[in-house]
Amino acid sequence: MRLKKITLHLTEMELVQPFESSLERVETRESVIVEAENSDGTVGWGEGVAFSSPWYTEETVKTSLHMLQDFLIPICLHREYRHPEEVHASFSGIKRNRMAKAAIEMAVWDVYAKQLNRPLSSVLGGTREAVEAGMVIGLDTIPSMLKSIDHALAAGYKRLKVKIKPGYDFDLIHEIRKQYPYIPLMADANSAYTLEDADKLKSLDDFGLMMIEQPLASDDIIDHAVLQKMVNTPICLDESIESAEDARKALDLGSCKIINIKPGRVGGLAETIKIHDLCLKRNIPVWCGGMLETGISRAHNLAAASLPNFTIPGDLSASSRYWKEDLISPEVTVQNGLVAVPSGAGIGFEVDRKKLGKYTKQTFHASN
Ligand SMILES: O=C(O)CCC(=O)c1ccccc1C(=O)O
Ligand SMILES: [Mg+2]
Repeated sequence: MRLKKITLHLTEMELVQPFESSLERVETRESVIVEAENSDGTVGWGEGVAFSSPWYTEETVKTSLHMLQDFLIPICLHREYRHPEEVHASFSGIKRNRMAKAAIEMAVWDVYAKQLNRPLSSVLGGTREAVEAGMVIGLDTIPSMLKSIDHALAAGYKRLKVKIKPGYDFDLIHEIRKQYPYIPLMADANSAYTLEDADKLKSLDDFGLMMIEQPLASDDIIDHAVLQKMVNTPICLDESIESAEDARKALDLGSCKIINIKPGRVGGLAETIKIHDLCLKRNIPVWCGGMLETGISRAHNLAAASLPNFTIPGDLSASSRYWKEDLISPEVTVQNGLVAVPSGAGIGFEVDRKKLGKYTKQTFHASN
């Protein structure tokens, strides 16, 4: 592969309803959509999942654009890649900025799979034809959150995740469990607690949660190891795991029993496979997280989630969960609690150029 032209589309889309976590309330979502055209005319798509401000990780939409325009795209445009696994390695001179790196790496995977005329899922080593859908319920009043859970269950979702934060934890889960004693349920704290809250987190053990996601600091694996020894509920790490090396260290320390892999967070699909393979070897289940993304990143997540060790339903919901209209055609839908893994070449969805144009605020071109 030799990329001859890369276009960045900066989009802005309003969520169908605001989404609140312990850290931030998101109402509109800016995204960096990467369109990579290969010398043979094949076009691949990727998406940068950094947010407009650095509340989840340090990257932002603007830092992603800067990294892509000034560092990453010039590297890609002057290279011949035999395989997409070479892309992440070609960025080795550039520290971190994994969301920016993933955006372009994923576009190269899409080009590669399209050249082979194979679905991206099978190129990655995926074995599933459909993946189980999970819904995330943002922070709101307890009655509103219960109502959202009703709707999600009626729509067939197989697993529910609720956001929690200090003061919005025990009572919330208690109320949910009163109505739904057995639904597969988990809680995501987005790093809102410290070890001083260990008793509070321990009190959640009674509710039979599948896991508690990222209870402690976003860059921590030490305190999480201490906490995991104190609580029975499995800890799942999200923010703390940015690479296969991070995962290895966390597993060696006993910081978690489950890992949430977001291809966008870990630098792309090659690193996703590495973390997946490591966890498979260590008997650690993984699942695919979401980033309030458009269908382009969702399509990549879907391909990743078709790998064998993605055994827990992820944050994979229908396009309509967050968007009035998505950028891809067809949109992602949930049927009987499942999302079908597409069988077309590459990401298996068409990018709808009319919709992409409608939501694009700015476009940047680079070519050699
Ligand atoms: O449904 C989704 O797309 C994921 C929702 C979610 O939990 C989330 C959304 C934005 C940023 C971080 C997270 C998270 O998993 O922590
Ligand atoms: Mg999370």
